[in-house]
Amino acid sequence: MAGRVDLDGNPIKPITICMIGAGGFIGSHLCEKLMSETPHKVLAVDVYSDKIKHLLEPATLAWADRIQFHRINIKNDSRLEGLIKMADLTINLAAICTPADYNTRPLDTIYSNFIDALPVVKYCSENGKRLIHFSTCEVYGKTIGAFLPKDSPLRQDPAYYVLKEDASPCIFGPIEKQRWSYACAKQLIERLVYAEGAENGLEFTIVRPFNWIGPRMDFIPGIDGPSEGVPRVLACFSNNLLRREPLKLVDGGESQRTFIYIKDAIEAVLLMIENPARANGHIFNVGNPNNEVTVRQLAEMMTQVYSKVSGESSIETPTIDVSSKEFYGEGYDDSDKRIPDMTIINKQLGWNPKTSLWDLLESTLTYQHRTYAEAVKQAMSKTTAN
Ligand SMILES: NC(=O)c1ccc[n+]([C@@H]2O[C@H](COP(=O)([O-])OP(=O)(O)OC[C@H]3O[C@@H](n4cnc5c(N)ncnc54)[C@H](O)[C@@H]3O)[C@@H](O)[C@H]2O)c1
Ligand SMILES: O=c1ccn([C@@H]2O[C@H](COP(=O)(O)OP(=O)(O)O[C@H]3OC[C@](O)(CO)[C@H]3O)[C@@H](O)[C@H]2O)c(=O)[nH]1
Repeated sequence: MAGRVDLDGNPIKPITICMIGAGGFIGSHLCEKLMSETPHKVLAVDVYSDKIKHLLEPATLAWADRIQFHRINIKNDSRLEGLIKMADLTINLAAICTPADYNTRPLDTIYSNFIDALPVVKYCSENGKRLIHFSTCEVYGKTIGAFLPKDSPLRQDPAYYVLKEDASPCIFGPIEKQRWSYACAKQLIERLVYAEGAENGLEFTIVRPFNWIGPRMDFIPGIDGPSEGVPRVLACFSNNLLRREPLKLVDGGESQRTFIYIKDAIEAVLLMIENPARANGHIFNVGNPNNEVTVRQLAEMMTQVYSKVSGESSIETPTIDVSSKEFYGEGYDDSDKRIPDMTIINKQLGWNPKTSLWDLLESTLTYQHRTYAEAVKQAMSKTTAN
């Protein structure tokens, strides 16, 4: 750890980071990275700590004096401002961010992504503290190309679908499509953070993650989460594979996504943390434009990879189609395609993603199989016995 320098060759001084939402998927990987590779301290704020338990116990761990867990719900806890004041930098990851909630719990979604983030921005601004705020690629909504006729040659032109931080519009569906409650709340908090920077000098960085995936993402329904819960696609498909049931393709699985390995994305966040002069005032897409697939292709690839890592043959009917209304309920809508433009992050931080989709699925599904296969088998045999 000694002799670490930033991108401009300056020595990196140890800092204290107030990380809100540290117990979630991204937070757990960021805490791991900060503990194992840097001298920084983390004040980890969350309502849950299961995903960072291995970093908090036992007290003999090498970094024990550099991480503290604070079980705090930021909706209603006066300790938050004190923690932000104690830190040099605040990273806000806290959010409801599973699509199944956006149309079924729109009020909770809007409160979580906008109202609950307001005090965090205010405390950082008033106390002269730097903020890295986690937004989403969903703020782009649908692509311009989605509105062109299906056979238009313009659909092949990147100008109509590549998403650029400083140029692309944010295109959401009508209000009755409550899917967009999340994207809209995230967009408004981005605008507020940006305005605090412009009017009050807040030092900020906004991160727009493009489908980061890997171990510890969400939950497996009925095992470490509610039986009726609907997590994001990686966990939905993992659950189907573990149970040897068909993977459900919503509305034909035609939507396209670019998936990035969590460990590649965390490298980008560390560069932002340690290079404030290059990161402040910027909005960064963080994704892997080379890993684009349709959801159907993702399902096919996950089926092949799972077969390889588990040693189990795939089932006869590996996928089934399901309507979005049946799967998510009324008010669901979807982003058609998400390819991040990488110009800004490349220029400012010299960062590029490395891991192919096949490789990231291989390591992630190895983890899923090792972590859950036995528990799923036991849960299924109990259900059959009853
Ligand atoms: N994972 C991705 O690909 C992705 C994509 C786009 C945006 N994001 C954004 O990144 C951030 C982190 O996402 P994630 O995938 O790690 O999600 P996650 O759900 O795993 O983590 C969020 C964490 O915030 C905590 N939290 C929520 N409300 C809280 C509150 N009121 N008080 C204290 N803690 C609270 C949750 O308990 C959870 O541990 C979110 O803001 C999300 O919108 C993630
Ligand atoms: O069983 C399933 C589950 C999902 N789908 C479809 O897969 C696409 C991706 O779904 P998911 O990863 O759950 O979420 P989104 O990419 O739509 O949205 C996320 O993007 C970033 C973030 O902000 C936070 O992670 C969140 O909003 C989608 O088309 C589903 O319909 C499926 O076919 N089968």
